[in-house]
Amino acid sequence: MHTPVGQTQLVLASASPRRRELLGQLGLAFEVSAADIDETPRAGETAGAYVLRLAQEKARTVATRRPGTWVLAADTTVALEDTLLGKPHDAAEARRMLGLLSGRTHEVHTGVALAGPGAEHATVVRTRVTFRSLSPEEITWYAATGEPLDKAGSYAIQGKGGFLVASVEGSPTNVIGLPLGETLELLGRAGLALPWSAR
Ligand SMILES: Cc1cn([C@H]2C[C@H](O)[C@@H](COP(=O)(O)OP(=O)(O)OP(=O)(O)O)O2)c(=O)[nH]c1=O
Repeated sequence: MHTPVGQTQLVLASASPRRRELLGQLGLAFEVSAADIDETPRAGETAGAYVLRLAQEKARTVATRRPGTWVLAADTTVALEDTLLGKPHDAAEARRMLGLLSGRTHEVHTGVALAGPGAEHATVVRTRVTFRSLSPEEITWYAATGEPLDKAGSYAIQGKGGFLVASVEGSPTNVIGLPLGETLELLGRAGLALPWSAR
């Protein structure tokens, strides 16, 4: 049986304006309540295990505050082989990450978790992104725009950083922080009405 999202209450556990915008594009009713958790990776943790753990922790943290609702959370990280690239602390770290990514293919991993009354659903989505070979001037200019600072891997494919990217294999919305197709699948598994079935 499907329950319309507007009646059940869906909560997005995120401070990310990108996630809010992506979920909002689907026309679903939801509230936002951010979870503040420790995002330190564990020794030897793979990118997939890391983003899944963080997405689940964010969803569970908010679910305890909001019993009776479904809570959606996500976490995104960039993996260059075994190296995880999170958000840079400053422009110098952004330049270093962009230099590592230049001319190579990396994977963007997003964990998505949906915690609700007596049940939990989760998935990890991977997108392969290949960067152009970047000149030092391009890297310095882009890092100084400030755009990399709150982005995993120091770039935003949806913004000025689009010029860095040569090709994308997989879900584009996954790179921006919320893979829409897979998120809809989780909402469907939870029995929540999808946009085309809601009245
Ligand atoms: C690679 C890439 C990342 N990003 C963003 C998506 C995520 O918001 C961010 C990774 O940080 P996250 O820690 O996944 O999320 P967040 O701290 O922004 O938000 P919250 O935990 O409250 O949900 O990087 C882009 O917007 N574009 C890109 O091309």
